[in-house]
Amino acid sequence: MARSVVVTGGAGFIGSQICKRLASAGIVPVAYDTLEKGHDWAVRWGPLERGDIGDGVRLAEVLTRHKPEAIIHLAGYIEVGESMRDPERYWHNNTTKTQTLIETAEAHGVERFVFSSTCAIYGTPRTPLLAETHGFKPASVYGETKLAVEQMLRAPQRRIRSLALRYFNAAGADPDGEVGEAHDPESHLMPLAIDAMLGMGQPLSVFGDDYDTPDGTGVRDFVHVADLADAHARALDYLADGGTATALNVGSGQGYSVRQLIDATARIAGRPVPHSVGPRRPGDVAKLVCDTALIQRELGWSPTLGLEAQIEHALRWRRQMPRPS
Ligand SMILES: NC(=O)c1ccc[n+]([C@@H]2O[C@H](COP(=O)([O-])OP(=O)(O)OC[C@H]3O[C@@H](n4cnc5c(N)ncnc54)[C@H](O)[C@@H]3O)[C@@H](O)[C@H]2O)c1
Ligand SMILES: O=c1ccn([C@@H]2O[C@H](COP(=O)(O)OP(=O)(O)O[C@H]3O[C@H](CO)[C@H](O)[C@H](O)[C@H]3O)[C@@H](O)[C@H]2O)c(=O)[nH]1
Repeated sequence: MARSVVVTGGAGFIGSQICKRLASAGIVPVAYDTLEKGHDWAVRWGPLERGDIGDGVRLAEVLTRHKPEAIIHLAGYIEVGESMRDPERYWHNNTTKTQTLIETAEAHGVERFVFSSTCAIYGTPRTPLLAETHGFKPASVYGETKLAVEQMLRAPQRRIRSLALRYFNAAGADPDGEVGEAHDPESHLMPLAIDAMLGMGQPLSVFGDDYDTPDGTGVRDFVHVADLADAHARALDYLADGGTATALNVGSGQGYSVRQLIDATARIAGRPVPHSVGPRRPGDVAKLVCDTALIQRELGWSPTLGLEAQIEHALRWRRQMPRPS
């Protein structure tokens, strides 16, 4: 039987890129997704199994049919701002339903589990770069829901072996232009800046310019979605080879401010990004930049595509991506 891996959230931005990466390694990626936020057109490299991670019966059916060697779990809600306005939805979808997924996976003998965690679990950094050993004090409900899942996975009774990948800000699009970010509504900085520049969206609102950063706007660490996908392929091998780390950061190690991103987008596209400064967004922190030493050591992973390639790929994608009419 062919090797297979279930990718929850496999019809989403990052999940679809992971499916492509797994297929290139000869693994059948089974996308398990409600399609509430994802798209059937993004499932191109393996079967789509429509279902909710909170539905144990449907999950059991899919695990019995495909007998995956591992699960990569991305399904969830992803917006920091929304999690502050509607915390219960986030706790339910991201944490409660993940418990069903983990228990069903264990009951079906799945041995390995890679979880999409986030640098949002650290809270306000006490050091310039965030290492895995930094303490946890999430500034948002979104971050809290992810931290709770990490703790669930590390509980002593767990049989499944897991690795949490704490992504910084996923950016860019498939370098071949086959899939990319298509959230509706979009909330992320890079696609919103590009849409504003293309005249396909509202002028960008900069969420605060009074942070304690060099230009006053928030600083983030952008990691190309194809590099991120590659980290997951390595994580599967790492777990299969007996790797013992339980959580690794995935970022570039470089911080860029909102203003720097606006300027870089305008420079690359040759057109200005219409924008204005608005209030801070609840749940945001000033600066999140990754210490990449541990993932380099454990997975031999380092980023290959920087900010310029991220903007170029995202720009090409947003010019031609399917949009609701
Ligand atoms: N985008 C980032 O910068 C970033 C950073 C850190 C962590 N993450 C995490 O990575 C994961 C994927 O993010 P993304 O940007 O690809 O988001 P996305 O919204 O594009 O993909 C998430 C997918 O999960 C599906 N989904 C949601 N709830 C589900 C459920 N209960 N059952 C089945 N499917 C469900 C959605 O339909 C969607 O296709 C998320 O867990 C997110 O928290 C993302
Ligand atoms: O219209 C906007 C959107 C964003 N920003 C700013 O741009 C930066 C990045 O914001 P995003 O919404 O693009 O990304 P977040 O850092 O809030 O969150 C993303 O990365 C996190 C990790 O940092 C998460 O895990 C989360 O899932 C993912 O959405 C922040 O300073 C934010 O305030 C704006 O100024 N205007």
